Amino acid sequence: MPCVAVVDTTFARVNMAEEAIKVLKRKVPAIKIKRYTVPGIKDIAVAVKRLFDEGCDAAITFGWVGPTQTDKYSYLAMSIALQMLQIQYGKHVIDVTVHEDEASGEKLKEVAIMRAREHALNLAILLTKGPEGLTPLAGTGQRQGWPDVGPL
Ligand SMILES: Cc1nc2c(=O)[nH]c(=O)nc-2n(C[C@H](O)[C@H](O)[C@H](O)CO)c1C
Repeated sequence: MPCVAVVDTTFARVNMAEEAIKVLKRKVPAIKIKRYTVPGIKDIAVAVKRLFDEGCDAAITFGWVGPTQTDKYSYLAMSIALQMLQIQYGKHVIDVTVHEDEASGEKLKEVAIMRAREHALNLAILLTKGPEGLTPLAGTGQRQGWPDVGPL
């Protein structure tokens, strides 16, 4: 039974993890979810580490980056920490992040929900089909939250 760490924040303005969990449970019925909610993106990495140490096989994280330069530096710090964790543990951390300046209002909410669902599906495929599970989609210009751009 695969265990997935789901880490999200109270800073976010959309409950993305809830959407992702529905997809994960539908696609991988035997899945075990360990959810951990932290204040903000710079608190995400340690939550992932703790859940990996408790035996989770992969993680999916939901960050929300504010519009200022300081917010973007916070994202960079989180992103580097998540890359280090992936390498250290040899486990996927699917980083689902919404940047508040991507859109606004209802459109931003739609981007967040679609990104959460589509990356949850990516993770479900990696968990159930392994490294070549996404290969049929290689080079097809997939985008999460926005329309796919297609191959060249
Ligand atoms: C500047 C800043 N920007 C963000 C952000 O864009 N998104 C977010 O989720 N959290 C932000 N935070 C809060 C930090 O990530 C963290 O929660 C606090 O510094 C407490 O450790 C901070 C401090």
